[in-house]
Amino acid sequence: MGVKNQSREAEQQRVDTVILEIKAKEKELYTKASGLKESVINLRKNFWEDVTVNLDEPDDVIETQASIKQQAELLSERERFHGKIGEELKTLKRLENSPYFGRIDFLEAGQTESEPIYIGIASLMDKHDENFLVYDWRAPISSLYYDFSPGKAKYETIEGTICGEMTLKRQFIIRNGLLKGMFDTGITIGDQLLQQALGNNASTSMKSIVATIQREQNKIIRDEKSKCLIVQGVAGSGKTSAALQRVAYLMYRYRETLHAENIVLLSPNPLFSSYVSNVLPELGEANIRQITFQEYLEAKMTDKLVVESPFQQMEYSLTEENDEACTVRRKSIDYKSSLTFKSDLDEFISQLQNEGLLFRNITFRKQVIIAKEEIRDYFYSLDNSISIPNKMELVAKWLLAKIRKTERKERKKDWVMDEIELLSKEDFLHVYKELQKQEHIDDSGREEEYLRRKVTARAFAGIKKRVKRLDFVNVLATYRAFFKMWDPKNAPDEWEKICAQTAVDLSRKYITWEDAAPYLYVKERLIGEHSDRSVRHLFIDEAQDYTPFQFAYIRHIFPYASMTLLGDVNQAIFTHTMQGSPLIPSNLEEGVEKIEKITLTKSYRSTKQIVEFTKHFAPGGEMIEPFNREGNKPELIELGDQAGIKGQLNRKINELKAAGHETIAIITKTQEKSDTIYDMLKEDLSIVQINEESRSFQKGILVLPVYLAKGIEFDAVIIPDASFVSYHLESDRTLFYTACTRAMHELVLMTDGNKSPFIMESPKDKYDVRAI
Ligand SMILES: Nc1ncnc2c1ncn2[C@@H]1O[C@H](COP(=O)(O)OP(=O)(O)OP(=O)(O)O)[C@@H](O)[C@H]1O
Repeated sequence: MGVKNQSREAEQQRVDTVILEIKAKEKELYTKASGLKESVINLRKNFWEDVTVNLDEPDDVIETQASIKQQAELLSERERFHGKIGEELKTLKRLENSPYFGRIDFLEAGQTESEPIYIGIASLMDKHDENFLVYDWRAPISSLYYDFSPGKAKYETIEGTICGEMTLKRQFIIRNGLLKGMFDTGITIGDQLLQQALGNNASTSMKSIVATIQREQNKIIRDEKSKCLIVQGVAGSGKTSAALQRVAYLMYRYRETLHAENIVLLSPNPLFSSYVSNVLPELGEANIRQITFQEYLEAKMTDKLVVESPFQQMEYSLTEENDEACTVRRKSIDYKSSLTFKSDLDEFISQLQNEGLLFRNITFRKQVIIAKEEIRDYFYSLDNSISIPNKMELVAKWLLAKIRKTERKERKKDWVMDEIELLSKEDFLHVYKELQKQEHIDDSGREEEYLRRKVTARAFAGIKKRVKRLDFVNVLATYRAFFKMWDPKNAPDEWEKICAQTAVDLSRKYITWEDAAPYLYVKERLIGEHSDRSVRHLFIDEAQDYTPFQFAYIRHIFPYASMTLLGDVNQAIFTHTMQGSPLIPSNLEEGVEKIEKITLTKSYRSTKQIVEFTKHFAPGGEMIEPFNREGNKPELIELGDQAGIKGQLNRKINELKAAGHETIAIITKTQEKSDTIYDMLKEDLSIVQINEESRSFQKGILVLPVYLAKGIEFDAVIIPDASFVSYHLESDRTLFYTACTRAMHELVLMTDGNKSPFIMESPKDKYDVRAI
């Protein structure tokens, strides 16, 4: 038997031993859990039996309360403990299938024997709880595995740096307790293992990458020092993967203080949210709050406003390229995306301290009871040194007092009697009981008085609630006034046209995407908003698609959160992001200490051939390095005209399917084009169309616009409109690049006689041409 086989056998034996240990632990936990379950059930059943209830004297009441509290605490403690055992069991189940994926032998300086360290998704101790059978991948010592190859190595602990020598680095593939593969690795973490991981078919949900995290990704994952970590990474470089493992790492590192609910991930679309939602549970961690920026803003728009989605904005600018309204809209988008707009708004808001704020009438039964002018005058009579939101609180107090006065007057009116007659039986019964308590049962005058009070209080409840919510401030009209009356310092070209366009939208309560964050910003500056202090860490994926204004707004609402921003300037697809480098708006850097920037240049998703083709039309593409995974060259199918496209699509899809590709995406520039393709193919193929509302997808043939494919990947990608007409403007470049880089194994481009100029930026030997 060779040395290799010997050690393989020894490793399998160790796997077996560890699994036996896991099973023993599981058994122990099952016994504990079933005892606990019974005790929880009994406690629930007999809750009241064990509580001494005596309400005779005040002291007895206090004692009873204490007894109930004690019983409830006991129950919840047991329930919590039961839940914890459930979690531990889940982790053990995962370990039972694959207890670890790596081993390093480390000889610590000053020691004589090297110690083997096995690394897996969670820690496991031996039965005496003395030695680690498996180390969690996030433990300090595990960083050796990701950061070093055999030779001198070191890692950081709270006590300081530990130096030594790594004498062995080994990787395992263990499935269902069987050692399927074992590699001793050199310079980087097992090219072989990574090759295998990347060569698989695309999945409909993202997978964790803990077994093959690369050194540069590990830096992102384990960064603890920076308040703001900015990652610029080329398409497929593992930004999203690193971000999710980073979440798991931070939750492990700060287990006592940082919980899933303190972390928010802003994702580019709902499809992406569900695509990545398996990673953390796979790592044994609870899922964090994942929300799109649009969903976040919509939740804050309490007024009945309709908000345009970023994709509607995108579709608009992609499909109406040449008309005048669109040109004005683009200028409007540019301005409203900028910090110049924010400083103009700030000036406008500070002027509102003196004049110009607009209010709403307060009406009751269709009568104005407090006129907006009266509210305005009261507001402006308040001391000018008080901030606008604080003044609003004072106005609300003043209004509530006035409303209560009106309420008292209203009680005597005839409409109240009419309403009393309409009261339900239950209402009467309730009043009767209340009066009984007050021992005024025979007093019919008191009864009417009580009923009148009740009816008016009910009628005024809504108004009071709205006043407390500061609804009397007309934020929409005030925001509109900026475009009607204000003369901003930095007004862009076509300002009047922009104003007219904005006024039309706002008057129909429609908030365009470019107005959404500015509108909420103004709203919060006027009526105040408690910043979201519960969020301690904010992750923003596809950060390049946020405008400088939106970033400033995010900083405003999460002033205390640390941030991790991940993006790729080459994939900046929104109209506003076409200008300059959008990933890191300079304002974000102001006032934020400890900024760290990391650049990822290696692309893991696509085959070498696809990366070699796409890098030529990515701005700054020379820095993109492919991972060494071989595949076919991208194929360019040149159709004489668009007539043959249906047949070619059918043929190509069948060919790709026959080659074993399970997820084949037809990625178009616009939703409009995606509709056309879907209609064309739906009779012949089982094809699924993805749109803005899609929340998940299954393997198969999909058709979708590029902006919905962000962050996602497919086995094969077909771009059916790779022609000049679709992609020729400079602003199309990033869209085209994003579409092409969704492919893992195969990329097919179809064009009419006139292909996109971006294709021609790639040398001819980087793709195969097939003329039809
Ligand atoms: N270290 C790694 N080990 C295994 N797979 C990896 C690793 N890094 C990246 N990948 C794989 O590469 C693909 C791309 O990763 P990911 O989606 O995180 O990249 P990205 O930079 O966010 O891409 P994009 O910006 O193009 O959306 C995924 O399939 C991911 O699993």
